Amino acid sequence: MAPINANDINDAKNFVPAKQVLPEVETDNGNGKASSKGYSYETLQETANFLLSRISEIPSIGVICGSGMGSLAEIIKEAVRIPYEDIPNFPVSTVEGHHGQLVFGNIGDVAVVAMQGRFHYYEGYPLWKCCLPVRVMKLIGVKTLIATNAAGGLNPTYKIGDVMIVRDHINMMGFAGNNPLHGPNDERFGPRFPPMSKAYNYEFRKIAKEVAQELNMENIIREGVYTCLGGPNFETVAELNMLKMVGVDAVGMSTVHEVITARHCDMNVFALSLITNECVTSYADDAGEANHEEVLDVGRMRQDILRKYVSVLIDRFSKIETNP
Ligand SMILES: O=P(O)(O)O[C@@H]1C[C@H](O)[C@@H](CO)O1
Ligand code: HPA
Repeated sequence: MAPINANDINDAKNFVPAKQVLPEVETDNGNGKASSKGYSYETLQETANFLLSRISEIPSIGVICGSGMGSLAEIIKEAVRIPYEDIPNFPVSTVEGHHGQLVFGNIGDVAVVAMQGRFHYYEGYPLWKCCLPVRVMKLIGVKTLIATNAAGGLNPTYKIGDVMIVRDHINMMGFAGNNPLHGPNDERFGPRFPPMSKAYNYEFRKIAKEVAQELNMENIIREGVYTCLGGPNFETVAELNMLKMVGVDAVGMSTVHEVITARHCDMNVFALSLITNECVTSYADDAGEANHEEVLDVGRMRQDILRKYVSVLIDRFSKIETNP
């Protein structure tokens, strides 16, 4: 290495750093329709208008199907299926177990729309884009969001195949500043500082517990706290033990940002986690390892009961007037 001389030191002293420019984050549309922080209200209205032109009844309830839970959308009657790639401004699904289409139609007497396939941060989508369908649902008239997900059970009393009603969440990604509402706020969607203390509708949770009893599901129904991590790797033992200490019952890679987006635009929210695996909290040699195949298998194993449960919930939720 060349020795440092006095001129180098003077050069260093005289060095004027270039004006610091913050990176334009999340610009990925290439067609001038997105700001650096998301699509404009007008652009999403365009998407909503496209969908409204394809359907005959406005859905009041929107369902997001979790990993391995896409068959929930198969109970929809008179279904109109619209692949994501046909929808202006929509992302596409890239994860196994997520079909990639919107399904409009009826469950019982209730007009619904289901996302058969959701978008995850680890697929490379910024959080605002993962949640774009929630805003589109709002713009087409959806009042209630039911988000479902597959999750690892961290609460030691949970078993594989249990169904957890989400009472609350911990926004771990938000602690690091990653939030779907990051960036300029458009008041037409909602306020700059939305409250989250009543994120998961109390009436819906009460009904969900009653319905679980009616359907003899009380031995598999739980209620607890969900957290979302960015993924795509499953968690380390130390990470899981930390989450356990702060009160997390189930761990996943979705839902939290969708719920924040839905509450921001004043939708009522209900969420369910299907416990697809036990989180590994010990270093024992015989402790298993999480894997996506198991997640999908448990989704299939529970598909009948979940279809029944969700269809009764949709019927009951549609019959009540509720505010969060
Ligand atoms: O879409 P969800 O949250 O149900 O999917 C979970 C989290 C990961 O995407 C995947 C891991 O198996 O399942
Ligand atoms: N961790 C994170 N996400 C998950 C898990 C898990 O154990 N199971 C299903 N989705």
